[in-house]
Amino acid sequence: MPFPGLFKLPYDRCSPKEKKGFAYTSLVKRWPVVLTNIVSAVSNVNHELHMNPDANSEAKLVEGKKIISQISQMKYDMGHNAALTPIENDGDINRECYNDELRTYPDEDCRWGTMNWLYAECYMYRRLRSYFASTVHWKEYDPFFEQKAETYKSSSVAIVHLAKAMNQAVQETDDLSQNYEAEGSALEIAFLEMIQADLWGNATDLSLLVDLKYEDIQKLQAVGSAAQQEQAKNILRNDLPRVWSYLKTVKNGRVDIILDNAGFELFTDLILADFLVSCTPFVDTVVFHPKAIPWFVSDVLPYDFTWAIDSLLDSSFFASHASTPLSPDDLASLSALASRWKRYLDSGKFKLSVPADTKLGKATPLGRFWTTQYAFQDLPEVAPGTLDELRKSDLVIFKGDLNYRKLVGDAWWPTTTPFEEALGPLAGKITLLSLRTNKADTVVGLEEGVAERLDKEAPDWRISGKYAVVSFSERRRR
Ligand SMILES: O=P(O)(O)OC[C@H]1O[C@](O)(CO)[C@@H](O)[C@@H]1O
Repeated sequence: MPFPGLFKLPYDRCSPKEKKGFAYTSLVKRWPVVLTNIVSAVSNVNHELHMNPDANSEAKLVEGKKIISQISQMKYDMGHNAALTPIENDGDINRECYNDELRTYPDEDCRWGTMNWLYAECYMYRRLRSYFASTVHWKEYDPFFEQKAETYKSSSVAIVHLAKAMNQAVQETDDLSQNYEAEGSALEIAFLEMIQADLWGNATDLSLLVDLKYEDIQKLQAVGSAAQQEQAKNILRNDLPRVWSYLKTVKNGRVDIILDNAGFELFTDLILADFLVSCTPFVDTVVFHPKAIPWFVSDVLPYDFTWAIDSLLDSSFFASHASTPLSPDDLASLSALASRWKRYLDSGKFKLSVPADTKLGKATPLGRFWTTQYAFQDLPEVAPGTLDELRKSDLVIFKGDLNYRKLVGDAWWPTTTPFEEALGPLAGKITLLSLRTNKADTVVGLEEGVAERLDKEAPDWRISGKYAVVSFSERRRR
């Protein structure tokens, strides 16, 4: 094993061996659908090639058919509890780490039905990538791009709403920041609204849209924390007050966002980043970390990032999906927003952690770690360079469920385990915030009795995406 110092979890990782767990549901219901959808995406391209051939069509068609048969084989293997096999050399990053770990398991533990869920799910996406990476004509093909684009296009109502709210906040920055240090200040209320929009963006819950007009925020202030609490009632652990207290100690700092999904969630990440940079004195730079290969269907790739911003400048982009066409005023708001984001990218206030034109599967060292199978507890051991880079940041925000699973090792911790304890060797190394809507079994940091109550009231609370945990951990400076 190349990394003998990996964190020893005190509890088992989730695995499909437990038939009642979500890992099992993933194996028997979710993954087959993911694979079938890719087969259908590749078949559609093949069909197109057939109908409109060009010089490369024949070779690409042949490769496409091979990819379809490899994916079908993987699906068959899953259904028949076959053993996971080493990933073949495809010239892409992060192959050895999967194969090295695979070798450490006894035969009975490395089958689709017995392997720990975190490894198996990451392996599935890395293995899928290898089918495309090994070709000539499909190397840059993202089988999930159409799905990501569809969800983005269908979110135009929320996108326009947030764009207008954000533009308004930028115009009213002076009002917003009056007495910002006072408890319950307009800036604090606006921050809490913004960050919750970003949190629920992970569930693509469009029902919690914010209004950031100074006038509206004053109304919110009038009803005080009750309104905030109402909005936050499904957040089972809520460290946002601690985050706000901490942020107030930061001046012209740097925030990093370990991204999750493209489309609407990425848009809410950009909105939060815009708010922090444009409306607060705390943050000057936001660094966005995308994935290096198509990952968990909808995760952000470098291309998705640039494309999301450019699309806002294309007046016809939402036209095919909007039930009512966007008005000139809507389009002007989107254009003002995207132009500001482009200026921020040019000036370095917004940064992508890897070059925007990074090819799939070829990320620089800083872009590699997020598509390995490692839990983030092992970040200090397996990716010290990435950790050093994150230590330059004042706050590292981890978005979404998979990032949360990796932070706590996807293990069956008792639900009252302190978040810091579950972070293992990562605790205290960086200041971090996890914004997660619950879509998997693992969860920590809850008060005594919460899990038991929810087991009765809403038995699917761990996986439905309707509940969330917001977990903060501060760096220890020695
Ligand atoms: O996009 P997110 O929030 O990381 O969620 C991805 C989620 O998909 C699932 O893996 C299911 O396959 C989750 O349970 C997982 O963690």
